[in-house]
Amino acid sequence: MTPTLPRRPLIVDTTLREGEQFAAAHFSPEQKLRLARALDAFGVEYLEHTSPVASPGSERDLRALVGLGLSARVVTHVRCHEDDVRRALDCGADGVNLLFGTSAVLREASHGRSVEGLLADALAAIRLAQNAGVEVRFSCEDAFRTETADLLRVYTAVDACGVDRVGVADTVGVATPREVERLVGTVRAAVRCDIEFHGHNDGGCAVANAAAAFEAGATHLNVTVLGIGERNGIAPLSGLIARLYLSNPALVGAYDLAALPALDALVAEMVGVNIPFNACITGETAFTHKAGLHTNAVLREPRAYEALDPGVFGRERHLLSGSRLTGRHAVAHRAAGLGVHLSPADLRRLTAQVKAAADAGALADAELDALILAFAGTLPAPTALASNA
Ligand SMILES: CC(=O)SCCNC(=O)CCNC(=O)[C@H](O)C(C)(C)COP(=O)(O)OP(=O)(O)OC[C@H]1O[C@@H](n2cnc3c(N)ncnc32)[C@H](O)[C@@H]1OP(=O)(O)O
Ligand SMILES: O=C(O)CCC(=O)C(=O)O
Ligand SMILES: [Zn+2]
Repeated sequence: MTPTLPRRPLIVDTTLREGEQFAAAHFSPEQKLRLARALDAFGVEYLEHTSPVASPGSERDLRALVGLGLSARVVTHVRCHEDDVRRALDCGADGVNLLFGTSAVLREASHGRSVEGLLADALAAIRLAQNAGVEVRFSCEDAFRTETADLLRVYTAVDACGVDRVGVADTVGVATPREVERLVGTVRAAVRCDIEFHGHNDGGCAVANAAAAFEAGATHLNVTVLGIGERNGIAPLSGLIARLYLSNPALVGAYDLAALPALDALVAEMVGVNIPFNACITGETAFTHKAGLHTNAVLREPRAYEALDPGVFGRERHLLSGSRLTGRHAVAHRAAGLGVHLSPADLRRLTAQVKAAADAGALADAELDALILAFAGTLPAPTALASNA
């Protein structure tokens, strides 16, 4: 019997919308298309682009994106404004991601509508898009600071109107995973349509919240490459992939996981930042082991200190053996790579020398190698410089 595949989330990559709201981002038309192709090749199911009403260039770029004919569905993020929806439809997008701020603070500060007022505009925009036959998502911006009764009123009304999906947005990154689980679970029980989750990282919970949303029934999760977005951004693609993979590799089996480092590097270059050192999977040191206790165990069994296999993600493991935190096993391994095989006593002496030298700062691999070879040169043959073959 074929094993049943687990329910898996669909990824809505919004680097070309939320990501463009990152302070340092400004994608040229060529960059947008290059990035879209790379994300499509990676396997994301949706690409969200900025509203075509944002600027003439935004409209031009959306049309070009639609024209690529990618496997990913191209959706555009539009206000509940009939003119905005018409323009999105005219550009040929596969869907519209409609939104309205529903919290008291956004109703007051962003658009000045009551719940009844925003719902009337939302339903008009939804029907307009539905009549054109495109996919329709309606999202409550700032859902976590919205009265639950107001939220349910809006969600049930748009669900009854037949939207494909409702969005639950943690717009200012205030939610905890438990709160996400509770709210998405409540929405799951109230609507028949799919549920999308969009979570900001102000409180450092963006990836955990996206995972919690999925566990509570969300079907679509928003990410951007590197997590770029307004303020400090949203859930990063690599972070979400790491989290889902750890829960069950089959959840992300549809994606070209080994392409993640190149994707992150591409966006980092486009927006002029480095990949954060602590980025899941793609951070420079994500698979580097340093402390002696760690390197000793990793040399025997990488899983001892690795939750993720770097090879799955196009990365390599690296052992930092030249720091003062190193241990005999790491030094012996490095020495063996140079063809130097040492007695236990000599290994202790060499390790002590490495630690003493590294007290002034970790030795680079080349410096460590030089020290090992110099040490070996002091030893009587045949211990030193045995054949490396
Ligand atoms: C949390 C998020 O990230 S939401 C997505 C944010 N994305 C963007 O803002 C896209 C880029 N934005 C833009 O290019 C511009 O803001 C535009 C073209 C959309 C609108 O520009 P302007 O007409 O000059 O208005 P401005 O941005 O100053 O103010 C927002 C307007 O949208 C209205 N508005 C806010 N939210 C919504 C909504 N969900 N649906 C309909 N109208 C809305 C406001 O009421 C206000 O209009 P008003 O002055 O007539 O009351
Ligand atoms: O449309 C959405 O669901 C999200 C909009 C947004 O960027 C946000 O609320 O932070
Ligand atoms: Zn956002």
